[in-house]
Amino acid sequence: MPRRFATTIALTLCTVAIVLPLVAALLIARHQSMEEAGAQASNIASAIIHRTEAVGEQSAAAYQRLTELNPSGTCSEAKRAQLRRILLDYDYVQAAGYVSGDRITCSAIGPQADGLQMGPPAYVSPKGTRVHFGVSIDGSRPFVVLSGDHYATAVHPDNLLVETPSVPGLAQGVFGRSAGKVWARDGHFDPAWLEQHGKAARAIFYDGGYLVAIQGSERFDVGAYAAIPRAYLSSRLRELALLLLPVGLALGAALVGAIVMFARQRASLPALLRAALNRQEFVLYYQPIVELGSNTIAGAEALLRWPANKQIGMRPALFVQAAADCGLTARFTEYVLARVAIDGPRFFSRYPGCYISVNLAPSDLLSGAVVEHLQRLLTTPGIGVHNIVVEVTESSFVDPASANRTIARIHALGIRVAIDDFGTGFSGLSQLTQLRADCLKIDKIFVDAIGTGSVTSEVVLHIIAMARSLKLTLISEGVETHAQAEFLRQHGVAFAQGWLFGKAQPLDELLRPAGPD
Ligand SMILES: Nc1nc2c(ncn2[C@@H]2O[C@@H]3COP(=O)(O)O[C@H]4[C@@H](O)[C@H](n5cnc6c(=O)[nH]c(N)nc65)O[C@@H]4COP(=O)(O)O[C@H]3[C@H]2O)c(=O)[nH]1
Repeated sequence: MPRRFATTIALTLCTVAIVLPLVAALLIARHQSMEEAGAQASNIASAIIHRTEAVGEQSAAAYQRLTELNPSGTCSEAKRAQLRRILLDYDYVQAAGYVSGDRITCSAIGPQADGLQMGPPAYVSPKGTRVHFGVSIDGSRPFVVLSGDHYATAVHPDNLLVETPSVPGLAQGVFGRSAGKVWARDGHFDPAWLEQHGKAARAIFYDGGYLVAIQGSERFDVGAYAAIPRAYLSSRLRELALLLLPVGLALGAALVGAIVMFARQRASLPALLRAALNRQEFVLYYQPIVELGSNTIAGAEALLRWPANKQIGMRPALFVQAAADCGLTARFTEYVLARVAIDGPRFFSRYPGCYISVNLAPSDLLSGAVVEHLQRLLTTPGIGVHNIVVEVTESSFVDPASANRTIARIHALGIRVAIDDFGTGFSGLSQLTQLRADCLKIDKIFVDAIGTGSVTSEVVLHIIAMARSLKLTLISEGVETHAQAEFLRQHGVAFAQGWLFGKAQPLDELLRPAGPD
């Protein structure tokens, strides 16, 4: 990867790593503040409804007591004393009196000279209770009066509301649900709240700079609203953001640290790989390849491992690619073949007639230098031409002429060539006919699809048919289940490797005699 491109990617990732946690912190703070405010508004609306129901119950009880009195006669002191006694029992009922027509003629406070005008009721309940608003009994505060044919009780609207010092600017109110009229309110009110949500049993919505919760009573035809102003929401958002932003910043800093560390390691990767090669830190693991018919080992694929590479933890595909990116492939291939020269004689004395397959990179086929290293490998006592297979990927054939030239030289040594990862690159099946290979390895993605009924699962049958017509030996990769192995066996695939038979392992493990199952 070019240096400038890598730097751009690292810088972009750092920006994202800083911005993303901060944005996430702000979004979480916003969500949290809305959730909290919604719960708070709902609780307040519920508290108002509880209070209103308590007031309603007391009014009804006081009214019931009034009906036990005789409404006829003058407004005597004895009558007023009876009214006062009743009021003493009910905290939320402020006045009680006798009614004639639309007037209160006698109340606990005193005789109403020519009767106190209640005005027309704003609302009449289904049971016939009339509700009058703004009635001034003692010449001061307007009351809500509930009247029947002979009696009336009065409560002050403030009794219906609750004290909420913890939410500055809170607006609250009680309203008749059928009539849509507000009985008592404090602070801002928008009639649209009731028009749109007044009949709902519960609602929470944001409107006109307020987060509004509506709660209906299950016992009376009333509802309550509590509206929390935007200013309060913003201050809570600020508080939460101040708590969460440092966490976001810390997370962002940690991510940037990790990216910088990773980028540094990547930047120094060529030097690291060279040093590791010089120190011979790379080892070969061997993954068994079995003959499906007899279930016996037919060979093993040599796969590079870098055990000392704990701090970067790079997988083989990555460091092999990194080595290719910094032009170290030829040295790696030479290294692998030198290792096979050491391991091979032990392997073949344990598994005579078997083979070791070695991965070649595309550039190996282009340069052709690998042919000399293979030639040298064949001079090792105990290693014959039939003991070595080289695996080349289809991406090696971007320049088919050069690739085929090198393959022809490898063939001339007597070494077989297998095409690896077939079907994962860009070449079509037709191109396969032009490659002079002996074996074809079916990639794991096609093996994974076996038995899934997917479109890919069909491809494996085409690959098998085509390989057969081209007389290529088939080796299946990535076999993990008995069902896959059985399917491949039934369709004539001769060889397979995969975790079902064994993972890539150190040579010593592969040479260890098999214990009892
Ligand atoms: N999930 C699963 N995986 C399975 C199973 N059976 C095998 N594998 C893994 O599949 C990969 C097969 O190797 P590859 O296709 O040649 O792909 C290789 C090859 O392209 C490259 N590589 C490894 N060693 C060398 C080498 O010495 N030279 C070159 N040029 N490339 C190498 O690195 C790639 C990855 O190697 P590994 O990580 O060793 O991963 C190996 C192997 O461990 C299975 O049943 N399930």
